[in-house]
Order: sequence, then C-alpha cells, then structure tokens
Amino acid sequence: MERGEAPAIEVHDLVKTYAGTTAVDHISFSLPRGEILGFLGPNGAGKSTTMRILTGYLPASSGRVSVCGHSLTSQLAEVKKLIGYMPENNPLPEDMRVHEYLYFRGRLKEVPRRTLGPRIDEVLELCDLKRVRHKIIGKLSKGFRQRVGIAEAILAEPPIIIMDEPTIGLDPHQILIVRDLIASLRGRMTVIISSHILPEIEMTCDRVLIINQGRIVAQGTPEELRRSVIGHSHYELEAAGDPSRLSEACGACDESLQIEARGEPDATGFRRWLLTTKREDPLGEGLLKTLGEAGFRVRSLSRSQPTLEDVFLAATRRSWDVTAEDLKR
Ligand SMILES: Nc1ncnc2c1ncn2[C@@H]1O[C@H](COP(=O)(O)OP(=O)(O)OP(=O)(O)O)[C@@H](O)[C@H]1O
Repeated sequence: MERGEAPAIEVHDLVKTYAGTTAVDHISFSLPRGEILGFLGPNGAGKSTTMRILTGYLPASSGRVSVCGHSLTSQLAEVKKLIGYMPENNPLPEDMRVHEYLYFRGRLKEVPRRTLGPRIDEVLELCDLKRVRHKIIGKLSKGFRQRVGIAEAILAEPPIIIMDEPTIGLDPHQILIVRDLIASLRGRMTVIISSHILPEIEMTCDRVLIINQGRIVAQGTPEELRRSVIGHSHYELEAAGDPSRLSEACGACDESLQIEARGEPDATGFRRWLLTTKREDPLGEGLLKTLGEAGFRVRSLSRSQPTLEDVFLAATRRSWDVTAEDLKR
C-alpha cells in the first residue's frame, strides 16, 4: 500500500505497562483519513496513555503503531510532524501573549516565516481568538486557554489532530464553540478526541471507540454501537382500546415485539405502553396501520433511540462483568 493511501492511524496489539499496572492491554484499531474518532472510557481506562503513545511522547511496552504509513518507532521525527497534540491540562506559558506564543510554536514546528503570519491570522479567526491576540495567556479564562491549545495544535496544518479532553472544565457556550471548531476540521484533518461528555462525542464524531481497563470494549459508528451493544429499540405508544388485544394487534406487525404497560389508563382510557423490538427497520407506519385496523385510538407513537450514554454504560458494565468472571476462575 502506498503511504499516500495508508490509514491515518493503525494500531496493532498495543500494550503499555507501568510498574505492575497494565494501562493499555492489547488494543488494535485503524482510523481512516479525514474521520473524527471519539475516544471514550471511564477514569483510568487508558485513554491518555494511548494518546501519549500515539503522539510519540510515551514509549509503548509492545505492539505496533503507524501514522500515515510511517512507523512510530523507526520514524518518530516524521510522525511527530504529522500530529498536532493537545494534552490533557495543556500547560501553556503564562507570561507570553497569544500571538507571540503561536509565532514561537509555529517557528518550532518549522512553518516558514513567510506563511506563518497569515496562518496565525487564520487560526485566530477559526478559534475565535482575534479579540485576545495581544493578551497575556496567564490572564485568559479557561475557555480561551483551551482554544489557544487547539489553535496551537492545528497551526502547522498537520493531517492528524489528537486532543485529550478538549472540552473539560468549559461552560456550555464555550463547549459549543469548541464543538463547532472540531466539526469544522471534518474531512480536512483526521481527529481523535477523548471526552467524558457523551452528547459531545455523539454530535461530533464519525466513529467511537470505548475502552475500559485498557481494553477495547466496543467500537464503530454511534449507530453500529447502538445496534451491537444495545441490540433492540423502543417505541413509546399512547393508545386507548382493549388491552387484551394489543399484543395480537402489534404482533401482526412484528412477532418479536414485547409489550409493557407504563402506568394506569387516564380518565379518557388512554394508557402508555413501552414496545421493544429487535428489528432495526422503522415500524411506526406499520404499527399505526395495524392498531387502527384493530380499533385502537392512538394519541402518540414515537421511537426512542438509546443514547451513547446507554451504549457506554452497557459496554463498560459488560466488560466489568467479564473481568469479575475472570477473577472468580
Ligand atoms: N505515569 C504513570 N505511572 C503509573 N501508572 C500510571 C501512570 N499514568 C497512568 N497510570 C495508570 O494507568 C492507568 C490508565 O491511566 P490513563 O491516565 O491513561 O487513563 P485515562 O483513561 O486517561 O483516565 P482519565 O479519564 O482519568 O484521564 C490508570 O490505572 C493509571 O493509574
């Protein structure tokens, strides 16, 4: 395979142990170019360790990593140029002004002097930092400092950006700005972000990787994860009619449908029901038709999608259960 076509990142059987602790336990994944990958896991799962290895800041104990076809171990200098990295709690020089810092970092990253000025203007605009370009970094709020970190990571236009918890400690308005900023990189750069904020990941990422105790417990698009981890979908129905005939009426549409009453009928005879199916295709229209034909009056019918939070909890719970079983043996 030509380097030009190689995936942005390929990780094969990566392991990292710190004296007695296995922080990363045989993980493998591949990330196509131009995609945004969300890296999820509870505290101590091994996210930061993996990110530090990918960026060449921490050696792995074993395994292989290649970045755009370059081996991390034998071509470390090249790999570092391909990645913009924003570490967790990114340390920034307190006494420098924003534009001075970006200029300094740009020169270190070997951005030619001629193009550095216009590029700094571009990233200041992109990160909504123009107003603070002459401010001392130490006097900036947390949200602005995070954005200075992102501006620095994208400054030299590397093909890959890795950000460890870019929205941690930000208020909802600042989170929105950072989210839009990350989304604006889609297609232009390959991005890996770790986050605890699941709706963030759901809205921004093309692909999600969930790790727990150093192992990958689920990976795929948010949609694939819903299907593979949760494996069913719910419909919420509010209807009036003979409850003993509801199961039969719904069964005409989907034999596997499970029906559960939620609460008692109200004064007008309407009652809420939870319908659970293993089928992925939309059933709404068919259900409305069969319920109508069976004489039910329907006030509402809606499909409720499991959230990424449901997926995350189910996937990590499942892996805790497996570990508990291993310990019993
Ligand atoms: N320098 C170190 N020395 C020893 N153990 C470490 C070191 N750094 C991390 N660990 C351990 O490795 C494991 C993974 O830690 P890591 O920081 O990678 O997790 P994380 O998923 O990024 O967690 P968080 O979300 O809390 O930042 C943890 O058990 C942690 O205690």
